Amino acid sequence: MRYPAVLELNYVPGSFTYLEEKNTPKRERCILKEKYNPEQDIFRVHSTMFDFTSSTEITWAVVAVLITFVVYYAWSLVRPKYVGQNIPPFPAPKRFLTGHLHLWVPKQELEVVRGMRAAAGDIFSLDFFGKLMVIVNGHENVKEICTKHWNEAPDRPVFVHQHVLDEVNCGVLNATGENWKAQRTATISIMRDLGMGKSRLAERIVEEVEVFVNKLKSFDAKPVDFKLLINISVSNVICAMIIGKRFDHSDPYFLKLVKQVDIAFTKVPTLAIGILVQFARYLPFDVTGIKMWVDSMFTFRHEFALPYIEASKQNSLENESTDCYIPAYRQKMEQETQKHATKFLNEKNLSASILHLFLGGTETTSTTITWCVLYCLHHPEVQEKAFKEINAHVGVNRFPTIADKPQLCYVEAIVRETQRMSAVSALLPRIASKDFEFKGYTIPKDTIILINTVSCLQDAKNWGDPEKFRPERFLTKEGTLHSPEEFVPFGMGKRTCLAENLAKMELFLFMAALIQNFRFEPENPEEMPTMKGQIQMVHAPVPYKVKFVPRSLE
Ligand code: HEM
Repeated sequence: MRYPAVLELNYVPGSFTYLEEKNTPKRERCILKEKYNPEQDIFRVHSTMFDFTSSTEITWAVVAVLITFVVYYAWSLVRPKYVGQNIPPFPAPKRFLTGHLHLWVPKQELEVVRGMRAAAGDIFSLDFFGKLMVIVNGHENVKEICTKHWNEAPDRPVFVHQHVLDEVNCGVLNATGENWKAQRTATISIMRDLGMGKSRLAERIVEEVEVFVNKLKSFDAKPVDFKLLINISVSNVICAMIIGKRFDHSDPYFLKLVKQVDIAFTKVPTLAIGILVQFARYLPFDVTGIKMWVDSMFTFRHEFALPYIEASKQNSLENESTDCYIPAYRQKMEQETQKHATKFLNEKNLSASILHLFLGGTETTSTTITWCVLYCLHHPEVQEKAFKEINAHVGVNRFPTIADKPQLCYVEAIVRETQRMSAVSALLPRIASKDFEFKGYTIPKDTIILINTVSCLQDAKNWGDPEKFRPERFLTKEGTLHSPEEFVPFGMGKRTCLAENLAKMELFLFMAALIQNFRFEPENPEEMPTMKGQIQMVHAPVPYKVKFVPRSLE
């Protein structure tokens, strides 16, 4: 039973101690509202009394306790755990609960980071719903976090899709600890055996380049957005590596697959949402794009990775050639079993790694090529100089090969300058595995760390005129190639790109063939496409059209 009542108590100001109760014993009272009357020095208490024998009241009491626990638990999840610690400074005041989310979404992350760095210095903090993110800028700091502090922040944080797809600690990109070591060692070893960085794989790339160039010729110099075409071509290079076959450019199955990988990149929610605001996946109507993003990866797994693993399993390993990733990985699984070693190599990791090789190997490469054509479009003199170099050393009657690379230094310098300017993999995420000290600050365990490679690739103190597209900066006086230490498009430390050699080969072969075969011209010379980028999973140019005018017509 409940007895509404008003109690009058004497009250000592400042102490909140009730001296006297006129009506009921204190233990039966639940205070709802209190008001102090200074004139009478009386504290009026509106209270409710419970009869604790009533089952309804017991239910309510239990509900109240449960609600208290839920609220406390929710608060403990979002409450800033860094308070009182010597963390790097905030660049701006944070808002209640959402922290700095309003500064990050939906603006351009790279510009936001640049502005914040100017306000708060090279190492600064951001708060998202009470969770801490520290952004590290400047070559020396980046180098230190990737090498000296490797043990304290070795892994990438868990993205929302890994929970949904049940892929936490799976596949070479997302694995952690010993599992990551096993996946990385196996994948590098297989790729080496397949000829990564060597002529065998280079020949397959040249075959793909040839198909791509002929496809572009078929447009008869009409303006074209070639992003999908280049995606198909570089996806075919990865397919050759993973399943040992390529697909026709018009194959509907393959087109769907390429589209899924494209969605996985272009529809990616901002890093902050993907990592820090994981509850966003429960919001209705897919407001953040997370559901579409996760769906694309699910489709890829079920329509490509799993069926090809199943198909490979139909063959016994003795009969199957291991000249592609899936059977070669299965063979390593078998070796682990025979050695009774810890079973890190398994089908779940294999399926995830297939997706990661596609994710890591397609959009990064194709986006760099779209940037490179865009820069050349804005700099016709660079195109001409490169064409002359190719004409002098290779001619126009055969495609450039990897053996021509030492003679085509200017072409390679264009590729490097593109990678420097475009910073395709701009922000590299890590998570602190323990509390550690970094440059006089405390980085608490579980802090998300964003490594800003743009700050290495484009700092004026390292490059002088970083905003200028100037391939010559990668050439010595003698015309040979050199790379400053700050040139880190593939990352730094133990977690760097595991296919750097393959990527370099692809970029060189595609660009050399494009410059050899075409002059790039704008759709409308009065209105050149913007060189501003947009950050998705990678930093990509805004879609644009270009005319590929065959040099053979000149
Ligand atoms: C222009 C092309 C490419 C660029 C700019 C690029 C850049 C990068 C960067 C910056 C990282 C992360 C480093 C870090 O977190 O510290 C990375 C990791 C990775 N890349 Fe690449 N990459 C390219 C091509 C490729 C290709 C062709 C493949 C596969 C065939 C690939 C597969 C991977 C994988 C699997 C990882 C994760 C490695 C690990 O966590 O151990 N990438 N890449």
